[in-house]
Amino acid sequence: MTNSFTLAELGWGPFFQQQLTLEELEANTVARVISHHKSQLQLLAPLGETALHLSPTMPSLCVGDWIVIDQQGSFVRKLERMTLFSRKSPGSSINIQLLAANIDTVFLVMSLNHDFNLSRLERYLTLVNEAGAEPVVVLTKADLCNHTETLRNQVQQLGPLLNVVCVNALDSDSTCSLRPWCAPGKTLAVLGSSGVGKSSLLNTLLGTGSLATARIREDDSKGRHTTTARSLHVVKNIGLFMDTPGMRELQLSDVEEGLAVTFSDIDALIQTCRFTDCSHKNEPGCAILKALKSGELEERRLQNYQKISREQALNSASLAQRRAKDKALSKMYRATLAGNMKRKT
Ligand SMILES: Nc1nc2c(ncn2[C@@H]2O[C@H](COP(=O)(O)OP(=O)(O)OP(=O)(O)O)[C@@H](O)[C@H]2O)c(=O)[nH]1
Ligand SMILES: [Zn+2]
Repeated sequence: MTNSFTLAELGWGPFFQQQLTLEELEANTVARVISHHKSQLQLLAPLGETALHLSPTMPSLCVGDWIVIDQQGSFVRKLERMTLFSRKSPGSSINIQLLAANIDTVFLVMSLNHDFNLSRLERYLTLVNEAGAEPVVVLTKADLCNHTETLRNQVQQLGPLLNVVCVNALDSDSTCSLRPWCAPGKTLAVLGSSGVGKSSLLNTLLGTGSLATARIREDDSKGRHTTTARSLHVVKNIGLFMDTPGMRELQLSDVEEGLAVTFSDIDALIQTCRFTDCSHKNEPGCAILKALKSGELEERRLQNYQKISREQALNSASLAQRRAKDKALSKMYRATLAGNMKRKT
């Protein structure tokens, strides 16, 4: 091992500390999950890296989790998460898949040229707000754009408190403005479409090669890649970086909270419509129609809100439906099995 880290450098803080009793602290130690393999977790603690074999009695864990382990290195318990990214498992499974825990900040990267799209950004914001992490919108390729301020203002319209930063991802002076979110102990993830400059940004911020070096740990001794799964990397003096392959697809389900935060302006307007079941089409006293007319609310934003709401309702309903169907099916299996057993006796 070439590096050792303090608990604080690994992301430890009061939120986790207060979950432990003094007795627990004396008898045990804590560690952070840095990668998740088929049968084991890789953990990082101030004393170094260890593996923990998964057992069926353990709760579901994911990269970024903090766990308590005893002196023998056995699992004791999982600590409550500060933030959590999860999604419906790919395919038709009814399971919720945990993606990454305890990410503090997500850089939502969008370029100021061809990729610029406010509705897509709202989808990303919904995802990040649902997880409880802090979004920072990073608009790249500022050096190639001659109306940066106009586009920046359009993004700022999505939320007065939203962090919006324009950068040239290839220039370290320019990316300085992102430093406040890259401090030791801060866990960072980067999301955005292909080609927008995510890798360039990380290389500029973290120092060229740091990530490449970190990724080598995922190779076996023969230099073969053993995993392409999500993993957490500590970069000395800079912070923690969550590598998140597979988190790019934007299928939204169970994101009610994220929607409410991202579209809090629309939520607030709906509360003031005269009728509680207002469809915002032609009712008198409709606050949404009034805001559209006055220009306070943009038609595009409303339509995107309605689209994401429909999608989330549909996905969540089908998820609930599948859960119910699965339950009914296993009940039927059990009944059939019990019937067969009876006949045999
Ligand atoms: N001029 C300029 N070029 C940039 C900027 N950011 C990225 N690029 C260039 O855009 C191209 C794509 O950048 P990448 O960093 O590979 O993009 P990415 O988001 O990591 O792409 P994927 O790996 O496909 O997800 C590269 O040629 C970069 O040099 C920027 O701010 N300004
Ligand atoms: Zn209305």
